[in-house]
Amino acid sequence: MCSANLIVTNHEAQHFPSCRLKSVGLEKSKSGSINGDLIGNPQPGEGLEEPSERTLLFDRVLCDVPCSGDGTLRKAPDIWRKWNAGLGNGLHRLQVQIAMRGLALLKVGGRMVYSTCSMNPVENEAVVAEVLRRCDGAVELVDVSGELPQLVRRSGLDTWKVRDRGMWLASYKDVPKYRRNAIVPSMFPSGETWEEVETVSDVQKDIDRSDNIIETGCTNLNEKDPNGGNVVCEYSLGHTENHATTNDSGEDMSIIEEPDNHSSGKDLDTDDIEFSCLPLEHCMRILPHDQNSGAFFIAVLHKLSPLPAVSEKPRISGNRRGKLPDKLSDKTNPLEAILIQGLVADESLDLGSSEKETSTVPIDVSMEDASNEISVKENELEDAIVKDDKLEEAKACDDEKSGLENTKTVKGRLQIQGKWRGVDPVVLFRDDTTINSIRNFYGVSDLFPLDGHLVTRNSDAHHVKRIYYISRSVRDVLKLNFEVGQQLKITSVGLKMFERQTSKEGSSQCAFRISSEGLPLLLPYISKQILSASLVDFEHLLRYRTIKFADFVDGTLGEKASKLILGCCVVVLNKAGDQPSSETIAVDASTIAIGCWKGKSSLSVMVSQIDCQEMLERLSVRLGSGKGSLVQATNHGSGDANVVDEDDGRRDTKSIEDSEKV
Ligand SMILES: C[S@@+](CC[C@H](N)C(=O)[O-])C[C@H]1O[C@@H](n2cnc3c(N)ncnc32)[C@H](O)[C@@H]1O
Repeated sequence: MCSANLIVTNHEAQHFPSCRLKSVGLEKSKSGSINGDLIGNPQPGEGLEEPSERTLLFDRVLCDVPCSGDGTLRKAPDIWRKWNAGLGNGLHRLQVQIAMRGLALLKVGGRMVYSTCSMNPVENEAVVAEVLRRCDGAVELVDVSGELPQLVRRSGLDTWKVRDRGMWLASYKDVPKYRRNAIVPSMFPSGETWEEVETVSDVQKDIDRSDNIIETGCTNLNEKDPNGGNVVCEYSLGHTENHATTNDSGEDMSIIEEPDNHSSGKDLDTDDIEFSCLPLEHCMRILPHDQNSGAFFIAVLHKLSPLPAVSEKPRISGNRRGKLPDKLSDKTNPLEAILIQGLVADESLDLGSSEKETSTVPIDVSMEDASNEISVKENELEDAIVKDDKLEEAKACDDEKSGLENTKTVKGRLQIQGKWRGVDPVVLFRDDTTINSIRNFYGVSDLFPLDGHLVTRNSDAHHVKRIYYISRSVRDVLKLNFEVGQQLKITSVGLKMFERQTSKEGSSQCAFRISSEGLPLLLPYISKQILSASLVDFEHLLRYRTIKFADFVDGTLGEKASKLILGCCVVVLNKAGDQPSSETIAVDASTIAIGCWKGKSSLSVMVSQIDCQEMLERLSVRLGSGKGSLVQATNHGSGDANVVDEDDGRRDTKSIEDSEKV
């Protein structure tokens, strides 16, 4: 993307880290380096010392979730063979988790798009509905029917059935007991399950009171009354007519299919067609035959307020949503329980600002502790993996100057830079000597901030090959990430700006050349090592790649080139086309420029041959096809390179001999 304002991470989306930092009574606003726009939570008032929280929150989130992909059938015919109903059912829970995580990380007022390339309502409307239920009014489904009017779309569904093992299931109550791990209530339009008014322990307490116990939402219709009496179950759909009574032998379960029927693949005979009462019509369904496309499902969600703390608790079959259990069910996977508690705690802390305003939202301390626990557990695992090879690195990284380079003690643990296995560390580049040499060599204006804006992916400052430029926002996120113990696993960050370069002709005063990716950003701010070439000379450079100073059509250009310092330089296409180069070089967004190497007697482009050809073609389009001189670059494959790219040893320019062909 060639953007300095981009961080690429690699996480399971449902576990995307919070990067939450609580500092108590330390920070003043001027030291709060996190950009409030990006981080969301407000900084303390000027001059006041008070507790502060910083959390990485987002203005926009796109959850383009893993899905069964039936919407891509046209371009992926394989799916015809591989598809089965279980694919979507198996992804439903993960999709809900990812969407909930996205919403937890979204700022209040922000928008999140949930999308799939499937038409399966279990992966689409059912997920959106479940998210809306869990968010309990904190999130709304946006009506975007007025936007992009040319996009042909259909409304979301409000009713559907769930397919499982050859059966169509209209309601969760139709789900056989043995399938209730796989088929969950949220897959159905109502999202409802059996409503449990009284737990089994409550039932036991009540044993003396009655032989017949009313229980709504019971999880197991075959569950016997421990007292030997009857248990009356009532569905939570408000269908009070749907009563089933069990006795000791489990008889009278008229609505429960016989096992034979389950295996026979017959549809259940039920009139309980469910409808969602949520405004799911605001979802968009893009159908292939409407506008000759793939199929897509898109829902736009708007976060109105912090999520309720209970919104991400695990659904325990039979428990109605919205109730926070005293402790998680024994049946719940312990790790999953911790993870989910962590999510809840994240959102609780997100409430910090609202809490000040309204004083109504409690922060669940125990949940917060659970969140810490997960961090420790996950990191312990990580540490066990990387302990040996990273311990030395940790010792070496004790640089007092940098908030990014330091090892950090977070929650009593040593957090190690670059702890993610297989992922290079992100290190702030603070080698003043090198930075100053770059600034002086290219005449980089003070307006272009280098200090604190350069990072490398190598903790050994003496062997840095590439230097990346990062925006202020990215820097702020990186700082926060280091302060929270590098929770973000960063695979790519910033814009490659400088690359180490040597030449057979001798070393340059500056060891780093400007990379092609970084040139457009830096160009307006450099005043040295820059030349302006006429169209014909620029074209010759692209075509022949190395030109002797004396061979430039514009003699002034050759003369100026010869006076440059040995090393990297930039050649800008003269705005006036074929006019001779002027003293001042005007640069704007439309300026075309290439990085070159000024050798002893020639100028060589430091752009690959493919890129040169691409640029020639673009130039011919931009300048009009009448410019017949813009011809395809020829392949001058022989001869020694006079410039060696240290990064990968690739030859970056053509030989001096090539220039003789000009
Ligand atoms: C629909 S695709 C996204 C396509 C992407 N938006 C694009 O335009 O190329 C879903 C992606 O999610 C990835 N994925 C699967 N499980 C995931 C998880 N738990 N967390 C994050 N990504 C996941 C899949 O590998 C897949 O690449």
